[in-house]
This record gives sequence, C-alpha cells and structure tokens, in this order.
Amino acid sequence: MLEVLQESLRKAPIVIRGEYPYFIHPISDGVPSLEPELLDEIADHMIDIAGSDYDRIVSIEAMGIPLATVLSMKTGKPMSIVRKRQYGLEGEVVLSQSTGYSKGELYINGVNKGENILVVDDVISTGGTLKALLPALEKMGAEICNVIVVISRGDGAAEISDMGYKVETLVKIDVDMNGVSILEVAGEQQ
Ligand SMILES: O=P(O)(O)OC[C@H]1O[C@H](OP(=O)(O)OP(=O)(O)O)[C@H](O)[C@@H]1O
Ligand code: HPA
Repeated sequence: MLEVLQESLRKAPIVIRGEYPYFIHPISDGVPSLEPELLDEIADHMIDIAGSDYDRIVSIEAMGIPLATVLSMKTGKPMSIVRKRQYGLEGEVVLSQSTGYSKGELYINGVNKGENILVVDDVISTGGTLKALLPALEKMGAEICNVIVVISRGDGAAEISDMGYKVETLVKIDVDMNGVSILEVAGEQQ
C-alpha cells in the first residue's frame, strides 16, 4: 500500500532548520523531482478517503497546491488556496501560522458561508498551521467535513483530532538526523 510514497520517504535527506530535523521530500518540497506516479498514487488514496460529500477543496501555499490541483482535476471540485500574501479582498481573513521552523501570516479568500470543506495538506508536524486554519474556516461559516494530510510526524495530528476535527493521514513517520522511519501506513495492519 502506498509503495511509491514509502519508497520515496526512505530516501528523504534531512537538514537542520534551527533545531528542527527537516526531511526534504517531493511532496513537501517539490524537490528534487515530483513524479506523476507519486502524485497519482497519493491523489487516488485521498479521493478514496474523502468520499464526495464536500463542495470545495482548501489547501495551503506552497506545497498544498500540487495536491489540491490534482484532486480538483480528478474530482471536478473547486479549490481555494490559503496564501502567505495579502490581497485585501472583501471578506479576506488573516491568521497567524507557526510551524517547527517558521512563523508568518496566512490569508483566506474564496471560502463561502455554508460550504462543506475538504482541507488537504502535505505535512502535519506541530499542527500549528491547522490549529490556526481550521477554526478560522469555521468562523467564516464553512463546515470542515474532513482533513487529509499526506505525511504526519509528531503530535500535531492527534492534537487536531482532540480539537474535534476528523483528520486522516496517509503515513506516520519519525524523523531524526539519520533519516525518516515509517511508523504507520493507512490501511495496513501494524
Ligand atoms: O504542522 P506544522 O508544524 O504547522 O507544519 C506543517 C506545515 O508546514 C509546511 O508548510 P510551510 O509553511 O513550511 O510552507 P511550504 O508549503 O511553503 O513549504 C507544510 O506544508 C504544512 O503546511
Ligand atoms: O520536516 C519537514 N519537511 C517538510 N515539510 C515540513 N513541514 C513541517 N515539517 C516538515
């Protein structure tokens, strides 16, 4: 299950950002090369999990964009990208994002009151990004029906679940200076 994703994670190099061991991977960074075979495997898996009961896909700049694009093309659902740049459009919502290695502002546009939203992202780690984004989407009047993240490391996903959101991840990993270890793969017995 998810063989291409597992194989690519085992090859991921590690760099240190501050004190954070950061894995570099095609899905989370777009480097060194994002192969269609990998995107296709992941998108088909996410579509299986997501069902069809949602109106819009929402994802986050930068590396949510290829995922949301493939899902949108395969499902025919529209997508909105939460950006790191302000547009100043009417109804734009700003929130503060914090990850294990960065802090900044995110700007939501294009999400309408009453819509059912599928949120997708490449990685969840501290959960800082989704902890800020999900309540902000609800405050805009949207309903979050599912959150699907490809790669989970650390406690962020469990914390988001504890906040009452339905979170699914394709693979759980551990990261240290020696590389990535795969802890759990969706749909596989441990
Ligand atoms: O769970 P967290 O600790 O919040 O980390 C997860 C976030 O970190 C990465 O985004 P980043 O801001 O690095 O943006 P990028 O997609 O531009 O690399 C990733 O795409 C997630 O959005
Ligand atoms: O270690 C990481 N690698 C890539 N993207 C990430 N987003 C949060 N942590 C990471």
